[in-house]
Amino acid sequence: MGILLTKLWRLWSNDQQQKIIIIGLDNAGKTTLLYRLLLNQTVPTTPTIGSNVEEVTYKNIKFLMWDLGGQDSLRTSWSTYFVDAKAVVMVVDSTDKKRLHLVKEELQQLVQQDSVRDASMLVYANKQDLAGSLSATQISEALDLTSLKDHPWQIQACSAKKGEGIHEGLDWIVTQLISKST
Ligand SMILES: Nc1nc2c(ncn2[C@@H]2O[C@H](COP(=O)(O)OP(=O)(O)OP(=O)(O)O)[C@@H](O)[C@H]2O)c(=O)[nH]1
Ligand SMILES: [Mg+2]
Repeated sequence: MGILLTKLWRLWSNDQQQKIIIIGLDNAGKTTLLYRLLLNQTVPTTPTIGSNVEEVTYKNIKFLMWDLGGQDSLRTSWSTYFVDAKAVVMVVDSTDKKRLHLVKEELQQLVQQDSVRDASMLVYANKQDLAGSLSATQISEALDLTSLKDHPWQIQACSAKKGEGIHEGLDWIVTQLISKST
């Protein structure tokens, strides 16, 4: 068997869940994204206080997905969830231009955390279905993603509401898991 297939097979036959943390400012669309992945539908949401956690199976890999509340007062507790995370997913409301500097600050704090040293970073430029949303390239520039040297990162345009672009982001995480598995 080729080495890639061997690694994929190990991931498939691994009963251990792959932990993913979903963060981002309040109203970014994290909970919408989680339930889009789990149920393939748009669910009505209310602001998350604490977290939602669900097992999502994608391409035969079991992911344990933690969706954390994004309100200001809840962000300080994000780091308590990071241990053993294989990937951190940052969801950005691409229409929320005024708060992109806050997202950048959160991202800069995040990458300094020791507990996410080995985690891959996926940024979803969400709400692409809305008029006036910034493109993935514009979000990437605003967040200065190219300065992230110590983590593999990727930005993906998506609409959690419409279910567009979501799987492309997860595919990148799967590729990361395959390349890191031994
Ligand atoms: N148009 C549009 N609306 C979206 C999209 N994703 C989420 N929303 C809406 O944005 C609002 C907030 O979504 P949530 O998923 O609750 O946001 P959250 O990031 O979980 O917010 P907190 O739990 O407060 O951190 C809801 O009204 C969603 O329907 C999207 O892709 N497009
Ligand atoms: Mg939420």
